Amino acid sequence: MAAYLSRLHHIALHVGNVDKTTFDLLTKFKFNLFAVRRTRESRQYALRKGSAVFVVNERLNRTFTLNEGAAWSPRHSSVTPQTLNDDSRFLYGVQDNSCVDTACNVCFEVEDVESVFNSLYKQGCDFLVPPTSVVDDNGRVTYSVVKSIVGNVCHTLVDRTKYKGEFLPGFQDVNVDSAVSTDGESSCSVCHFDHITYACPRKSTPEVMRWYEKNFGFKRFFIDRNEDVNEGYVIDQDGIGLRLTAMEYWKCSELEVSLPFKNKRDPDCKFVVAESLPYQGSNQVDSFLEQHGGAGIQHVGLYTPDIVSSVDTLAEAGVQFFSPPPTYYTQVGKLQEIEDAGHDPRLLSQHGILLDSDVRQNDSDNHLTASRNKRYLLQVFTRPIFTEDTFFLELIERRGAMGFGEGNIRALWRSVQAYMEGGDRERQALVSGATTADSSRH
Ligand SMILES: O=C(O)C(=O)Cc1ccc(O)cc1
Ligand SMILES: [Fe+2]
Repeated sequence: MAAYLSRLHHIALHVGNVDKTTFDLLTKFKFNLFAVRRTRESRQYALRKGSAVFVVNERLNRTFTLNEGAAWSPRHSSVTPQTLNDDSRFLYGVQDNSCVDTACNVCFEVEDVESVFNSLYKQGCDFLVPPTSVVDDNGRVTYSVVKSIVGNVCHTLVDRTKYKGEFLPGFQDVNVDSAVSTDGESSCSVCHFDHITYACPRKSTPEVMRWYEKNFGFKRFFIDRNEDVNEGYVIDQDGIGLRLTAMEYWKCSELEVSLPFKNKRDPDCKFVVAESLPYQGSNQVDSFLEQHGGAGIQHVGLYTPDIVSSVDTLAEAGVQFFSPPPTYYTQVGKLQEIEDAGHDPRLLSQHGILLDSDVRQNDSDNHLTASRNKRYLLQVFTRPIFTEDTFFLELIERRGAMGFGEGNIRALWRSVQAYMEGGDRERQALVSGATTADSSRH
């Protein structure tokens, strides 16, 4: 039986320099630091924007993981934060052994960790941490960590129903009055995680889909109406060779649905699985796999209700975005499409924002009455945020369109390609003191 997930709780990043990543999320991406855990050897910072929470963990300079060599039986253990061995463990996750910075844990809230653990264990899932309780003055949280089938990705399953604190025991709240936040709160509004995209090796998609379907009850959804049920959404044209397959999770918590910004039609969690097609030259998926050292989270989409002002704020703060190909805004019909959607093409192109309309089946079938309907989405992609060209963020504003625009996916592919090809030159320029600040703008 599939485990019941209440909601996506946070995404954990494991990085070599927690201060640098936290500083970037704080000052450039306008996240707010709200909870901290510092021990002799580990540091964990929780930052949020709307309900999107990142926990940044410093990758420890060691080669063992939490339970390496320690055979554990599926029995309940109980600890207080003070009794944890500072040297070896992160709370609510495990040390990631990747040598590179990585986003590697998608933490879900569940109502009963024990029973989820029991059913997933019976289904053959690998657990890295058995159900474990952590207690402080605000109550008790129980969690367990299951290894996913995707590369280094794990899922922490956490039960907070008996906990009254702000975040999780072991973390200290950063006082609201002195909360470390930066200006731009109102002009960069991110509400929640929209989707998580995995980069995976060729032919691994069906297995990944089956794993999430069987264990968590995720359901396939079609990115495009012409998508083949077995093949996924394939773009194999003009030098692009990409296979995308998407799945979503619908069992919303009442809390999330009651949030004013959350569209009731939004699923709680969406995963996109990306793989490259054979006979590709260098491309964004394979380059991720190479630099990351295997499959993993390639990017996370952050939902914003106002992409133009959000991007404006982030660009001003120093976030670099991928530049769409110069022909994107001049391609036949694009100008009209943008204007029909009520946007200013100059403003969008200035910021590198992509717009894709969702033309309804009936509209496109009936050429006489064909007209653009009002459903569209806007997307913009940041450059990789770690040292390696791996993980990046996306801002997405949905105006009724629930999938991903084909035109936008093509544009993203081309802009990453151009970045990869010009990357060395650009990095060289950076080293020699030149600035690339303008290259992210048009
Ligand atoms: O368009 C999006 O936001 C996606 O998430 C789809 C996607 C996934 C992987 C790629 O390398 C390119 C596009
Ligand atoms: Fe995306």
